[in-house]
Amino acid sequence: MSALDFTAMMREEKKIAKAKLKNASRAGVEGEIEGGQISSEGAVEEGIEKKKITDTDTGKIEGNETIVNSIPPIALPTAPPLSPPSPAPAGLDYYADFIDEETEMAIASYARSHQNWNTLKHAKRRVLEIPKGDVDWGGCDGSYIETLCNVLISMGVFPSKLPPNHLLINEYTGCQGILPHTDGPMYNSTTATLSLESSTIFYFKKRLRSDEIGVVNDEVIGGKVLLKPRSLVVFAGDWYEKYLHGIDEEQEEECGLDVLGAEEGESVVRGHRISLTLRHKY
Ligand SMILES: O=C(O)CCC(=O)C(=O)O
Ligand SMILES: [Fe+2]
Repeated sequence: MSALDFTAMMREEKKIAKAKLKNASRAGVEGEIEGGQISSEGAVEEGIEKKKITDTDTGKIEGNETIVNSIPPIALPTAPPLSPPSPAPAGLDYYADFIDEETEMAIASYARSHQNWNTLKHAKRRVLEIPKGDVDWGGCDGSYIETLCNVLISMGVFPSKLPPNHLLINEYTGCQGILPHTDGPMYNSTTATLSLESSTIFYFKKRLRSDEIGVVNDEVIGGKVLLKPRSLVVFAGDWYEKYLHGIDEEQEEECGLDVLGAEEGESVVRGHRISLTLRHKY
């Protein structure tokens, strides 16, 4: 797979992008969480110039012309992903350093710029749901999200006929996690999650059939991935349908050999983490 189509286009705009991203980075650092609200300094100036891109290399972008703002420097990965070895099912892929630090700060700033975060009754983390909608990805420089979606389509993660049209942003502080769950049938069975700012360990557990409950050990972990800042994890197929996924409530964890993307013995200390999950909602 070639990175040429995207990177050549991105390089031309790199200088302008750097200036804009510097502003975004500054705003992101200043974006304080105060009184349960996230301040809105994080808004990044909207990328106005639009360019048409084609992907003759992969042929994955089809039909109507695909337009992306030329500012966000998100490129196709040049290295293959890490995946659990066979006999684990295919469909779980991990890309370390999927975006660079400037883009990370700009996307975190985009997330912080939204006012309508929700707290949950049953969990401490905060969530923000953004359907693609009429104003793409809620405005506030949603062009980063649009570019990310186009890259994911070019990678073949999402088919162009079922593109990502739903963004869920989770914000975790301290040891917060997420109980084992499945994302369910409301979405096509592919999930792509970008992690920002802090690391966490994401695990998969076999989903039990009703006749297995109480009979089969439901604690057996089917896979673990170290989600580092700026990484992308994609899971689909059996990983979506036959496994639950979750994040334990731990302040500090040590990685064993079984954690994809980690060195053995690597220690993971939780900090403030933002994750952006893209899916196709039916
Ligand atoms: O934060 C993450 O990495 C996972 C989030 C998740 O699984 C969800 O919101 O359904
Ligand atoms: Fe999930």
